[in-house]
Amino acid sequence: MFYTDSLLTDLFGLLLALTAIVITYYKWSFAYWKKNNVPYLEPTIPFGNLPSPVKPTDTIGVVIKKAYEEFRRRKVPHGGIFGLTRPIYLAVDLEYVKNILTKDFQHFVDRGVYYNEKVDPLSAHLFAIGGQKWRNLRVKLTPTFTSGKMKMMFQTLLDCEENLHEKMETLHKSGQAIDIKDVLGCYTTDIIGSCAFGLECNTFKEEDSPFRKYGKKVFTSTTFRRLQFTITINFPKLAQFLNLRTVPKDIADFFTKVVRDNVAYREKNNYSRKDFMQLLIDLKNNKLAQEEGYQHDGNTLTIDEVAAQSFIFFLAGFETSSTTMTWALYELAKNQDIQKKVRDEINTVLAKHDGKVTYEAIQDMKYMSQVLDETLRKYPPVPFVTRQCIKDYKVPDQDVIIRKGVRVFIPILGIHYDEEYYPNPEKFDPERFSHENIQNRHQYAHIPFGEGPRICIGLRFGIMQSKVGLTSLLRNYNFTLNSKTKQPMKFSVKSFILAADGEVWLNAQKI
Ligand code: HEM
Repeated sequence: MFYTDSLLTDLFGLLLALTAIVITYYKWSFAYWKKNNVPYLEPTIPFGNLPSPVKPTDTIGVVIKKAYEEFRRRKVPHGGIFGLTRPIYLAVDLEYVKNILTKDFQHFVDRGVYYNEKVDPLSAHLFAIGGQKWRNLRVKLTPTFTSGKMKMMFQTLLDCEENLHEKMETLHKSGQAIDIKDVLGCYTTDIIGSCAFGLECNTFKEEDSPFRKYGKKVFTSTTFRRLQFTITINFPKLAQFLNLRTVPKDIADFFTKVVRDNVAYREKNNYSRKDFMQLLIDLKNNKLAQEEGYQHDGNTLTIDEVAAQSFIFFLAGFETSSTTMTWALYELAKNQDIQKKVRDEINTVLAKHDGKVTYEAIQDMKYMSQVLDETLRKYPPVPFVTRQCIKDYKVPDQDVIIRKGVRVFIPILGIHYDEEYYPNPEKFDPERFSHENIQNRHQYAHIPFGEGPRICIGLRFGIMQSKVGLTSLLRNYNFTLNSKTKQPMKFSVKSFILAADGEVWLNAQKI
């Protein structure tokens, strides 16, 4: 049916009407924070306050940091922003951060990450799921990460360290600059491949090892994946309806097969190994609960759940730690005095432990812990964490209710660069993490692993593998910055985590 004599005019009219509807909807949505008495940043159509998924100019972590800084400038304890049309609450005051992550956690149990168990079972892992389901799984998985279990896996870690050592020898002999990000990516892939999947990945020797290939792919954000992410995060119901996946099919098929084959092999041959995979198999067969003597819901893990947890351990476990070590070495290369101090500590501690890298020796390296804390302050691999409000929450001392369904962002990167907590924040200074300085600061001013009941479950493992890697490298080599490294270093807009843009090239001089 035509309204005028011309189809073109009709189409134009229709387009105009649709545009008017969309703009009205945006305007109505953008009034949300004003109506709810929360100071907010002026959003723009179409992406609100978040970067465009098509051509981002900044990483989302930096955009959230800038929003935090603007609210701090306005001296307000919290603020509102928008992702497309959806309101996002930003906690600014550290007491508010503490309330959301810990004290009033029962209102914010979910992370609001999309997953679709039906089409994509691998996506239903600990990081994504929420509610009671998350609580049950967290209780089951917590014993997997105790210091006793870390100690048990230490030898597996040392075995992988040998490959790192060999690779460094070869690279050093070639006399060329070292792409340290790549070397450490292989090192942590080997470790987590071994601990989470029970396999020797050999990424140093096999350049196109599937673990390295898929590991890299999963963290590379293409325009398509950013668009898909925008849809899943903003329209989860539509994403469910469209059966959208979050894990690309080739990656999912590979990891699922690896787990199924591995579990079948171990069960058939009654073979057991000291790794995460074994702990998950024991959970599946209800053995771990009996041994640990703890209570859970009585349900064991299914094989799909075992696969999903192995997958998240792999994802969360390798890139975060390799990036942390890369940034640490980048800073140490620029700050030779600090590098020397870490090396002196390594030598002193190892001398006390018969020259051996043991679990206890690693725990004794206190200054290295400070270096890692300062690295994670300046470069938190996860620059902000999210929560989703699951029941209406009244913000203390404010006439503000955070409604059920609203997403909450905790701006880690912004907090870590706040001059009030860290004067001269660009300066790399491990002394900020001396015992005394930590005592004088708000506990939530340093949260690279998140906080509260949903804090990173792999924290101990991440620190342990980073310390072993740094020990191996720094006791044998002195690192300086190679001129091929871009300066000043920028954050990559193509990575899902806070990584360096381009390679970090270092010169390694044998000690
Ligand atoms: C330097 C290393 C690491 C950093 C900086 C890091 C950071 C984080 C952060 C910020 C979160 C979100 C916490 C929150 O929302 O409050 C998280 C969650 C998580 N991390 Fe890590 N992580 C690291 C290493 C690891 C390792 C090695 C593993 C496993 C082997 C791991 C497994 C997980 C899992 C499963 C979650 C979800 C926990 C839950 O929702 O219950 N992470 N991590």
